[in-house]
Amino acid sequence: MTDLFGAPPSSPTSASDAYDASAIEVLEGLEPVRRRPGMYIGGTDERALHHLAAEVIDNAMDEAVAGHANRIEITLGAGNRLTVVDNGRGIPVDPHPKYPGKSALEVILCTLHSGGKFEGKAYSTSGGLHGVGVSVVNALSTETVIEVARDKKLYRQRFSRGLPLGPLEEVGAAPNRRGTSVSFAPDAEIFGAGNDFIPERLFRLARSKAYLFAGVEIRWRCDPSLTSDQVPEAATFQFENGLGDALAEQLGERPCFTNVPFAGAQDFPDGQGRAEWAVAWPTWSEGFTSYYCNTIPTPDGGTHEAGLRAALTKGIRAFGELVGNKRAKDITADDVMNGCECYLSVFIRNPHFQSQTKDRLTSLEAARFVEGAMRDHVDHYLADNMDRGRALLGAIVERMEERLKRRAEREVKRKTATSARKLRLPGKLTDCASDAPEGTELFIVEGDSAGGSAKQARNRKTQAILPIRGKILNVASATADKIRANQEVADLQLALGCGIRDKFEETSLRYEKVIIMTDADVDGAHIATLLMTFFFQEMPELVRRGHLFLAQPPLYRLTAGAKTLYARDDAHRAELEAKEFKGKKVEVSRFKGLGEMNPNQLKETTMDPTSRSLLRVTLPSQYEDRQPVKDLVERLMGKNPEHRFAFIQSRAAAVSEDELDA
Ligand SMILES: Nc1ncnc2c1ncn2[C@@H]1O[C@H](COP(=O)(O)OP(=O)(O)OP(=O)(O)O)[C@@H](O)[C@H]1O
Repeated sequence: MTDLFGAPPSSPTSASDAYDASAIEVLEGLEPVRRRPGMYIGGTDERALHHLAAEVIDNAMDEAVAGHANRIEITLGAGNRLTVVDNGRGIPVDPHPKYPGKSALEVILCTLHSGGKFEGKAYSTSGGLHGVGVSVVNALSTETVIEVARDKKLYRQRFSRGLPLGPLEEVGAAPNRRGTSVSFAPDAEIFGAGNDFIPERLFRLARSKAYLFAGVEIRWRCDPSLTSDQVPEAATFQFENGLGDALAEQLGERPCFTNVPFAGAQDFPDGQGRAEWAVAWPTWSEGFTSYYCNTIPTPDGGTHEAGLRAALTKGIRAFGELVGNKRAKDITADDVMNGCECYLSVFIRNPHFQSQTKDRLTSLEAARFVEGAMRDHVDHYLADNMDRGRALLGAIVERMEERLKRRAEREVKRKTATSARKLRLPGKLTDCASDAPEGTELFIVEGDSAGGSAKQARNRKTQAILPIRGKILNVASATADKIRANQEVADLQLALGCGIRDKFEETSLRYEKVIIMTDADVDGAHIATLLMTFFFQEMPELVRRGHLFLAQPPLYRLTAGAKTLYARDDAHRAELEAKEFKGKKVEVSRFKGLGEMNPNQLKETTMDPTSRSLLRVTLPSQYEDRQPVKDLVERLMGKNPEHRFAFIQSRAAAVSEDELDA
């Protein structure tokens, strides 16, 4: 009888290959957070680090929104330590009925999924819902100190990397105080040395919380060594008009199509929550939207955003009908929202988000609630003052007409694309045959020899090749004149067809994907960096809308017998040798460059969409998050070499000798 499962492909060669119960791990307590932080805070980068701050501040805000606190103090101290103090009820300190010998505080800090926000009894519309936030902060900090003032007593407990350093202690009297203080120092083992809190970012976060809830005063304190032009040592925020104040500050002196912004607030029926909004249409704007749910920023929008878009669009169309404007019925939500600047904040029970980082709201009812709450207000806003309504309608109809005109032009262009293209394209470009941009790709390759291989390896219908010579200009440290005069930069712009900076038009982009394909070595990485700097500075929208990619060519070919595999780098090579070839003798060849690969290899490993892998280059989508990226590009690529030198010095310890040799 044959064995149903077949013979094993090869027998285990060492004890470490044994796959039995001993190979199955169960992570206890907060260990999973330390082993896989990405699952809880979306990574270990700068953004993830700041997420820790948000978790703790959000807990204090939840106390305020629930009506138990009206003051929050946020202190950024030396040594990368953040302390958040509120005057709320204080984290409960009594013994937890389910965990004998442990206080509720210790359970909250050391157990995932413990909290008071599941049932909606202690909090109604809270930002917290999973009961993991502060325990994750605790797990990922070298030291966490919690102080609670409750029932006229002060309690304290210290933790390190998720474990208590001692029991909860009563440390004194607190006759005139109540609330919670959470002080923590993120663990550099997890987040990397030098990945410190950015004072500007926390300062902006602190201020935004005050806008979001008029009933709270936020106090900011900062160690003198961390202050700057934008970050004072101390500040206090309280905004009576909430989002209206945020919008007014953002608009500054800029004129708008209507002199009074559209701001308001409305409760949802049956105590289901509430929406607050502030919207304006400046005569010049890049557009700005900021959406929140239970004071948590949701940079990717979601259902509350859909409700606002629907209310505004339907309201404006209805006003158009009222004043007899026949064009108004064709207005789309994008016509209304492009160029508008808006804040929307909703408070709802039991919100659903896409993930623990809460970037997008997915609660279906939010769309209906928000649209219902705003719709009457939109109608009144437009009809109470007909001049105002007409001014806004006029501006939106104009935008709509521009959109329709562009679409008509594009249709004409596409019909004549082949003839028109030939005239305007750079000589070095080997274009693809497809007329429409959908599904097409431009490979930017380094040097003519790689260009030659790529031309043979490509799919002629959808893949175009633009070889560039050597290192392109570093646009971050060049003058505008020098950029204009540079041939490689000019060729790139011509091939893409979409214009630069504020002339950028996504609809004119001639390819769906723009793929940087350079050698898998230091020079290749340098060229890729220069190109990414170019896109970041001259066409940030191309990056933000997800069109820019990095190809992943292999560095090694590994062969044993009939089996051939490709490795990206040394670590990948070691992994393949151990796992796939299991100690067999492997013949290794190192590709010196893409030009060395034969076209079939290049196709299979790097260009063919069915077998390759690509990395998408991304940029933060939210307004507040752009500055750190700009700062980093400036530091690494900008005019001032001292910044680069300081950066290299600060990271020198992280570089291995192998890398220095390369
Ligand atoms: N500043 C505070 N004041 C009072 N109670 C607090 C405070 N911070 C935390 N808590 C209590 O600790 C619980 C756990 O907090 P944690 O941050 O772990 O999760 P959460 O806020 O419930 O949910 P999420 O994981 O979605 O943030 C909260 O539900 C609340 O009961």
